[in-house]
Amino acid sequence: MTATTEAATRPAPGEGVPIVAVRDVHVTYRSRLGGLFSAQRVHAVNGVSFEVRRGETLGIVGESGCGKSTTARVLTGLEEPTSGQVFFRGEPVVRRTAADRKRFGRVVSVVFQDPATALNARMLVRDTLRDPLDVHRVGSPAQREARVRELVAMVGLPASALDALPSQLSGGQRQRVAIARALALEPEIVVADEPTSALDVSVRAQILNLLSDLKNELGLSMVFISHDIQTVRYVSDRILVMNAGRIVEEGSAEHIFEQADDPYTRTLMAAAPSLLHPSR
Ligand SMILES: Nc1ncnc2c1ncn2[C@@H]1O[C@H](COP(=O)(O)OP(=O)(O)OP(=O)(O)O)[C@@H](O)[C@H]1O
Repeated sequence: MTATTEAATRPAPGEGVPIVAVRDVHVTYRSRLGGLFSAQRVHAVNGVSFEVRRGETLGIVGESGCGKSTTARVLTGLEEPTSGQVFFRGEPVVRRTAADRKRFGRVVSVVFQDPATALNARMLVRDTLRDPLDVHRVGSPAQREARVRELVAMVGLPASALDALPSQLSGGQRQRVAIARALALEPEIVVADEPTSALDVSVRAQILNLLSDLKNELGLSMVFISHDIQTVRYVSDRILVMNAGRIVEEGSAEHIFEQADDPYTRTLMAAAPSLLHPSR
């Protein structure tokens, strides 16, 4: 099949079989407030179901504490749901053993909020990018070195950055390294959890554009999580609005902004007046 015919038969973003489906997931924690022996439970995620489809950016938005990060951790396998299930291409994801988790970790990767804490301060960028390739024994040593160079170029950093420690880079450059690391194993889905919140306002748009460009170039799906509905609107094809552990609204970015039904969604939008009503 030629590249053109393949592109013609490939489903458009958001169409086709979901890559990952989350079904009726609940996560409860022992409350942090009641002390070590507290019997109080926090229902962080309360019956959440959604799908991530090929080539789309799915935005998850809601106020702090609504369960966004917990949902992301379930999606990436960092957290097991208390009940409910995650499916990969229709098959239940089993993550009982380290090998299961390693296999699923190649499919879904994650970019965290703060690259200063997400990157190992004592590792050179070269070693940070090489680490997942070594762990998964990808190619020969020469191929791994070539991949590391390719990754650093993909995120717009010079080759000289390979010999830097995180502390020698700016916040934006560090987040580029974290993105490169997330792409190292050619994942199908990148989960970006508040990826610009810890950055200077001046570099936020650059990082958002980089993520969107890479998603399009590599044919990835992205789950973009933020408390900021303007940022979510900027990058997302489809948006889930979360409140108190539940999804209260779901739809295209246009639908959410033009015909939101849920009062909570309207409240979130009212807190973003400059984008909604630029003339005000
Ligand atoms: N490990 C934990 N132990 C106890 N409670 C937790 C734990 N992790 C999260 N929670 C609680 O679960 C709820 C949801 O937290 P979560 O971090 O998923 O929300 P969030 O929307 O991502 O918020 P933020 O943007 O502030 O991280 C909150 O009430 C939080 O305090």
